[in-house]
Amino acid sequence: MANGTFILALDQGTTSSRAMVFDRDGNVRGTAQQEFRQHYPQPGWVEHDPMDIWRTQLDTAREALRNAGAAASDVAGLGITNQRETTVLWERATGRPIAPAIVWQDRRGAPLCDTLREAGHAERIRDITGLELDAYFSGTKLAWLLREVPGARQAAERGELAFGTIDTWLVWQLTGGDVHSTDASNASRTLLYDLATGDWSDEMLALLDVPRSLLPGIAPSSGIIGKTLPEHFGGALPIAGVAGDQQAATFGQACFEPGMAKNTYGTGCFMLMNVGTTPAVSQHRLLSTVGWRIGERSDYMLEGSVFVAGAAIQWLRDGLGLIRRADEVEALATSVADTDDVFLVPAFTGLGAPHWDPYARGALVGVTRGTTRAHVARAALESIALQSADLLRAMRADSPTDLSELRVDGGAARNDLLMQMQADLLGVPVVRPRVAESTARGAAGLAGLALQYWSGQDELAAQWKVERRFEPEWNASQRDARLARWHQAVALSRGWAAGKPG
Ligand SMILES: Nc1ncnc2c1ncn2[C@@H]1O[C@H](COP(=O)(O)OP(=O)(O)O)[C@@H](O)[C@H]1O
Ligand SMILES: O=P(O)(O)OC[C@H](O)CO
Repeated sequence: MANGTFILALDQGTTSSRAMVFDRDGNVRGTAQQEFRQHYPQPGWVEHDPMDIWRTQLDTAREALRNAGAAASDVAGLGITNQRETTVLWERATGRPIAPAIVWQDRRGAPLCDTLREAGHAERIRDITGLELDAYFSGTKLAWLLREVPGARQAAERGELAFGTIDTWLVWQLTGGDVHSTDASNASRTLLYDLATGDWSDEMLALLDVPRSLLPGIAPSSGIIGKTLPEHFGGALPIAGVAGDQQAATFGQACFEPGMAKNTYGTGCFMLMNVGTTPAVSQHRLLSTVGWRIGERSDYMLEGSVFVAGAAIQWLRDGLGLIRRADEVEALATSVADTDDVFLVPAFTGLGAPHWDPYARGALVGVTRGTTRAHVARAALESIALQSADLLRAMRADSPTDLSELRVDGGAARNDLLMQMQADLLGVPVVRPRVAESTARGAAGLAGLALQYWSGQDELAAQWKVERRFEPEWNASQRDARLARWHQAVALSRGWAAGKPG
């Protein structure tokens, strides 16, 4: 059994860096969180300063340890989980980024996607990578950096640069440039990874014109890949687990068997279903992705990504001024019995799965003289559940195993009304766990297994406890009628920015 009383989890998210200290029973013993700046230099562009990411992550890790009253010698090791797809390119010699990080939400890779699509590559790309040809993933962001940053291509050809997603960037910094490594779950989001071979795809590298010398090695998600420099935490800590945040949340929710699924309700919604040890082929435009690799074994997932979920509630607050705090939406939405046939389609940045329509835009339909702010608030909340219901329908159609419940987490999963709406629209119980921090819990779990701090996945599954279960109260015809009406509203939002129906 590992030395040390605690496991440290680093959770590097889109808007904040978080750190959490877990004990052997899976309880949280110390936490810290810091937001950092978002940069929007042009419409459709989203950037982070990689040094902000590193500094806030290091600060929060130290603060969480202090809050737990833990010294480095009390910590068995650490796990990392991260916002996925976000792309960093830096100099190997100095560790200096050569450009801002291009964030997953950034659309600047779209023209390259269009060119590849017009050249007929979309299907082949889906076959190799399991992904849609979309600017969301790292590949076209990296291609953009190599093309647009002066000197980048030449430096890359000389082997002087390193590419990484945020996990790789943090590992590089934590180890003082000693380790250049990613894990299979993060690699599977780059558009450069071959799901069938479990390695970088030469065909994709050629298609996107990316030199192989830029790429990190691909390690299992659970395993010791290096040690932190002693000065970071007052002692060298083994880095023993790495996974993308949505995969880590699925692990933290103990979705270890095929057919088990979780949905995270944050800024967006990310629903992942375990499909077992063979990648699924989606017929409904879901993503096929690595969940985690432990030893030689990879578990694969089907994923549906919705870009605007909790962000619709932020829009009620910041854009419309209907509420002052996100949690006020529940009381306001509960003050009416239904939306009075009003629907909000929050396609503010286009639509993700299963539509993948970058030209869709938000639509508020069914408004009458009787519509109040409460109806709009309720419609916004319901839009989160409706989009998730579309994902689950697609998953059920794609997957041979049906699911018996949906496990939930993320900031908006605290909303009881939303969770009841979700159960009603799915016809499946919605289950909220006691430890809400599934993402950090997953990173800690992956690290703790490698360190033999925990005995196995069974022990982690036994630690997972239900806080509340929401049972469906609607019958199938109520569900179908509501979804049919919603699809009418979605159709109105399609293709809007392109000036034509989608
Ligand atoms: N009670 C609530 N009801 C609905 N949405 C909420 C509630 N509390 C927070 N949210 C939404 O949840 C999101 C924050 O959740 P979080 O998991 O921290 O997101 P992220 O990790 O994407 O930053 C915000 O978009 C916020 O509007
Ligand atoms: O940082 P989050 O929690 O919004 O997650 C972002 C996802 O990893 C993007 O794919």
